[in-house]
Amino acid sequence: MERDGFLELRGVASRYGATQVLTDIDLSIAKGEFVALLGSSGCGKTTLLRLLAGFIAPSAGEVKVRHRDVTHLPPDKRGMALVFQSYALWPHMTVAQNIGYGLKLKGVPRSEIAIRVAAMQSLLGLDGLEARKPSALSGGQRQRVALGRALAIDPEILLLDEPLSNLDARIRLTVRHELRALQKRLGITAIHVTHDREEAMVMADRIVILNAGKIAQQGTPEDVYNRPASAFVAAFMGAENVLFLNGAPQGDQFAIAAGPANAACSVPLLGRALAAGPVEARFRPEAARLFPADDVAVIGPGITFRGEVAAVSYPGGHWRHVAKLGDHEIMADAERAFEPGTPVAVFVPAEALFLFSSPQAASASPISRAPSGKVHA
Ligand SMILES: Nc1ncnc2c1ncn2[C@@H]1O[C@H](COP(=O)(O)OP(=O)(O)OP(=O)(O)O)[C@@H](O)[C@H]1O
Repeated sequence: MERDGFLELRGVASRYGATQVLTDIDLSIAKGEFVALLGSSGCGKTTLLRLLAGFIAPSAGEVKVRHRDVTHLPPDKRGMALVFQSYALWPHMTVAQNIGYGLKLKGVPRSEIAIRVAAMQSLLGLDGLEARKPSALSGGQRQRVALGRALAIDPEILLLDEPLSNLDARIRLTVRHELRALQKRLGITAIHVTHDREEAMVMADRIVILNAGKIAQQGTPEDVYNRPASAFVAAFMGAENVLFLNGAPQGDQFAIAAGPANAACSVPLLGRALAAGPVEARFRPEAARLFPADDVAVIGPGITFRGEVAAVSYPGGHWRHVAKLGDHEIMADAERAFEPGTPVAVFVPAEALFLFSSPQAASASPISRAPSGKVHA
């Protein structure tokens, strides 16, 4: 795999009129890599994809493929194919005509189109459907026709704009794996826009998380899930429980001060740049362990909060509890149900406790207070 220099974006910015949509996008994508662009609605994912495809020009920066500047090349000269969320199939054309459409535009001879279309149909499991119109296909089949049309022109780079979002949940799971397997088999470079975290996690080699038009973090699925670089990324990756604590670095540890719901404790710093003072602490409900208040099992480093169950529900597989810790509510899962009102301890292991020094932490009301400004280790 060419590690870098295959598809490069340098200092890319984009705006619609006075609205800045993308700022300072630097990305280097290797040949054969599957990159997911992940972010919430309106963060600029589609704009970035359209810019790569050549449908819009950046207001600053450059796009290069194999060191060649393609920033101002038209879409059909970039060796890229785009698959839309809506599939954008021609309703009056058959499956075969839709798949062959791009080849026909390129002036490829009919006999060659027929061979290529047949190859795409069998690659995508569409044999026998060539004479059907899109209206006589299932959502999953339509999606595959759209993919076939994109792949038929033999692009070096496949751009996918939420192509699975119109599929029902079960088919989506299958198509995710089919698409990923196909991309690997063809060795094609893919950039996949999605707002679905799990989809990005299971499909991509690398996830690029966008927040308000900027790259918030990029890394392997494991990196962004287990080592979020900011409170935003932690929250976006499911660490929705938030508490504000006080503490200070001490050697290779971060000493957390005692507060109304927790005793003083220490967690490894793990190279994190944390300043003394308030920190935003985030963790996932499934990472926390709930115990009866008088029967806490502390397994390794971490923090234990004391509180009481406010509500319990069963989403499947485990019981989800809302626990009240002082003035704050968090969610924590357990294998058994604790009745509302039960005093409980919530243990969060150190590796699942994401800490950030942030302006919000400084202005929020902390659950953990150093009584005399002093931090207890
Ligand atoms: N043609 C346009 N003119 C003006 N503003 C636009 C235009 N297209 C998009 N925008 C704005 O640019 C921002 C980014 O839009 P974009 O479609 O890239 O977001 P997105 O992350 O793909 O969102 P979604 O997940 O909802 O599709 C949004 O605030 C949107 O309203």
